[in-house]
Amino acid sequence: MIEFQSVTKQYQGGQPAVDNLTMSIDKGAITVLVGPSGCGKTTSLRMINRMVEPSSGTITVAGKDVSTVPAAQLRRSMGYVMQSSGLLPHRSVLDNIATVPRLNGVSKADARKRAAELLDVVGLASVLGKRYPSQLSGGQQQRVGVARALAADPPVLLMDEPFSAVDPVVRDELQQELLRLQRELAKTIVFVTHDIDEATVLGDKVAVFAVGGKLAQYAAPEEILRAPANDFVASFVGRDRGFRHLAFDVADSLRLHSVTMVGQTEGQSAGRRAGEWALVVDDESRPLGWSSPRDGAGLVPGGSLFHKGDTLRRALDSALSSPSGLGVAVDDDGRVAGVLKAPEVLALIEEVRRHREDAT
Ligand SMILES: Nc1ncnc2c1ncn2[C@@H]1O[C@H](COP(=O)(O)OP(=O)(O)OP(=O)(O)O)[C@@H](O)[C@H]1O
Repeated sequence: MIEFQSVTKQYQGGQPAVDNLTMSIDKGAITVLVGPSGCGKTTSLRMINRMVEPSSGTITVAGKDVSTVPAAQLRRSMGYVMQSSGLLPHRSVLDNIATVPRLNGVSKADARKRAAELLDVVGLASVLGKRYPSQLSGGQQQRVGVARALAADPPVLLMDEPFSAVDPVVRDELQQELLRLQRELAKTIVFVTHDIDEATVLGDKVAVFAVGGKLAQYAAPEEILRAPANDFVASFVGRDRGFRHLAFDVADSLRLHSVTMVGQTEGQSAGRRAGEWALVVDDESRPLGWSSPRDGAGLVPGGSLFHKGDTLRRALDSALSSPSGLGVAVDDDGRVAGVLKAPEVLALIEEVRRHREDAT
């Protein structure tokens, strides 16, 4: 869909920012460009819509050399989302989203109607449409930025560190929201980040850039974590890469155990064995926290929750982050389905590893 053929960019008087880049970006997939600061990710992204012109080489989109398309037209045909949402401060949220359709000649009424639909698509309440960007939170502004990029229904979305200015919880939400949107919209998305975790969560394929604008590895995220192409990639993906890799294996075959549950007011329930942690639940059996065997009355905050279909990484995290050492599994309604134990998660990890070894 998007092809870089021997593309080099050298800004005046500098080393190449992008050095002889050849890569092919798949249609309808998320391709993440990741690497340390200054390695040419943004420059590569911006050459796609001609915000930056290559010094040499060719970029084609759907077979067409972008240098033959007028820059303004090209930019309107691709959504662009950046780190600071880039919204126009003196225009309402709806008018910000309607900007590109208006430039493309869509009537004001139609553009606003579509903008209102898009607010819903990105998970924002319709009342926010009348506000100005400064009256929104950072996460809401980024959602508006995504809505604006989608407004002209472009086949290509370019996203430059769009979630890096928001806190980790909102960031996680925005990532999940983008994956959900992408399942429906199947755009060709090129996404820049310096965060390897974000890259592995979002990318169908990940391109790791090294300083000097060289492509160090281009592969599916599992492969980059499992088999880094060289020392640079290995050090960039970090010491936690074994742990991150667990995010690619589903933990459905784990056995869930029963656990003693107590209501919030019961504290030290009868029937609870001495020295045993008990899970404190609400009236609907949703977990609230743990009751310690030492001072049974207090509520100890719980760890992360494990849902059916979650990965080994989440399974292990739920057990390791739990004060009782027992990971809490919940069903689709958030009710306790049972608990899991770290040694059993580790045993399953080992089993998956052996299975993979046998298969290769
Ligand atoms: N307009 C410019 N003029 C001169 N040099 C530039 C310009 N833009 C970028 N560079 C240089 O090109 C190199 C690559 O920059 P680029 O912004 O593409 O990197 P990046 O990987 O996106 O970095 P970051 O993660 O810090 O945003 C850097 O050395 C940068 O200083």
